[in-house]
Amino acid sequence: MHKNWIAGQWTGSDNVQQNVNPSDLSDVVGEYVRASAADVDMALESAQAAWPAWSLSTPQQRFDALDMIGTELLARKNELGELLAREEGKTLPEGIGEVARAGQIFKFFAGEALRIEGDALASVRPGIQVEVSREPLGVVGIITPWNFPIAIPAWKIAPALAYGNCVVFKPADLVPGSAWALAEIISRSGLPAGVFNLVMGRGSVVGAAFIEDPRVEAITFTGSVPTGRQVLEQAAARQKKVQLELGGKNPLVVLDDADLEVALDCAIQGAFYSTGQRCTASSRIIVQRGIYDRFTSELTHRTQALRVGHALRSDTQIGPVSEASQLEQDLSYIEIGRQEGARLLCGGERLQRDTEGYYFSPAVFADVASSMRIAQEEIFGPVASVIPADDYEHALALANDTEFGLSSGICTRSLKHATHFKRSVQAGMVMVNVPTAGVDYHVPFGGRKGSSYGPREQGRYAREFFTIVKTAYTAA
Ligand SMILES: NC(=O)C1=CN([C@@H]2O[C@H](COP(=O)(O)OP(=O)(O)OC[C@H]3O[C@@H](n4cnc5c(N)ncnc54)[C@H](OP(=O)(O)O)[C@@H]3O)[C@@H](O)[C@H]2O)C=CC1
Ligand SMILES: O=C(O)CCC(=O)C(=O)O
Repeated sequence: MHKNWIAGQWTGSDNVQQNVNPSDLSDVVGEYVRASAADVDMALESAQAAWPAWSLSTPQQRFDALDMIGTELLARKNELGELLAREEGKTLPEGIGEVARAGQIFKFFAGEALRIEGDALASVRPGIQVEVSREPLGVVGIITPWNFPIAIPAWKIAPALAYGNCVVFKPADLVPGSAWALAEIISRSGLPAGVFNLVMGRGSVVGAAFIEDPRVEAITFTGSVPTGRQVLEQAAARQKKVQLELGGKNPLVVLDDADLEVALDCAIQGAFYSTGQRCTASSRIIVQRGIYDRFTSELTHRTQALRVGHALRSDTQIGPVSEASQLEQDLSYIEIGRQEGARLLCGGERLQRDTEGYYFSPAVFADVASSMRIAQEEIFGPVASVIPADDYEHALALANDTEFGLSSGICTRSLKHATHFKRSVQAGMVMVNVPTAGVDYHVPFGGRKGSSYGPREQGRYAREFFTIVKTAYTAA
């Protein structure tokens, strides 16, 4: 049985959940305890007690711990990648890639711990020196979703620790295995007891318990729009710092002058890889009319050829959907799209395989209007909506016709249109002839409009959320 890590101890309870493989429902990955409100209280108590000393820890201490965690993740990427693929349904190469990314993130923030800097300025008044420095916040609450079970925890936990904060971490209830494995590595990294705490359990119990607690200074959350908004309201009412990463309805624009091979590759990778379960997925593909018929026909052909199967099989390209309710959601949007009058070119069906799992064929809808629900609401599955555009200006207007603004992309050979699109699209990230999903680990990640709230994650921009600025005036 896998326990929670609280106050430097593995802590159990009788409340246990089974972690089940979505590729094979008869395969139980493991049993994981669920924390109670009393466990959360203990985690907060220990984090608060550990913080004064940890806030004064040296950059070398933080570097050593984070570097060791990164080294072990990289060394064990195959084993942990398999665990991740088994519990979440990503393919094995995707699982291994995600663990490696988590390792690189820890290494990056190990280096950042050595680079915490400030400013020294002359005052406008004579004989006074001004210093601007960055300090840790205190105890940070971290809540993560199921679709990146180790990379998202890594890109929140690593900067939190690098900048001298203590952590209470609640992973998604659906996929506690990778989070537990990460916590187990962290438990051996030399961090003092209480600096890092793992509290697996239901969001409605565990997450809710620490959002309102005065011992938590800041909350960083990735997940759905409704939960994120609720977290924001509760935390902001208590003047906590909040960072949200929510959904996306990311446009990929394909202009007539695009390289067709590049555009198809971007569309297939962006819309369907990781089973479309990425907030950066290209769920809206906006195609200029001159290339529309060729593009949709070739996209359909290639989508039908994708091999959907058990995440651990070497020939699988698209793993299963992560859980029953997500599969229901995907199927219901296929029905909604049909009723709205979009043309289903392929896919959208539950599939049977050798093992019982949540298999679903990637779907392409054509002739989608921007006002349709399938073009506006995040489905979070392998469902692409192709929307026709008259010209570049129309395509740009369609790209921006959404409440979201996370990622975006354009496939074109025109420097003029690529440059204009980079400047004009209302999104936090923009890709030119590159898929909208699959980002680097050392640069800022985040969106605009309904997709995000608060400072950016990742890269050195992460310090904006995980530190607070102090201005000191000293008379010489
Ligand atoms: N933008 C993104 O990156 C993601 C978007 N999604 C979207 O969200 C949908 C549902 O996914 P799901 O994982 O259920 O998303 P949720 O927003 O429900 O869950 C995200 C995290 O928040 C926790 N949580 C749930 N309720 C509360 C609460 N009241 N207070 C504090 N924390 C809470 C969850 O815990 P628990 O696991 O126990 O429910 C989980 O750890 C998907 O279909 C997709 O549309 C999902 C994942 C990522
Ligand atoms: O596309 C990526 O690399 C990251 C996606 C992501 O963070 C998410 O889906 O939550």
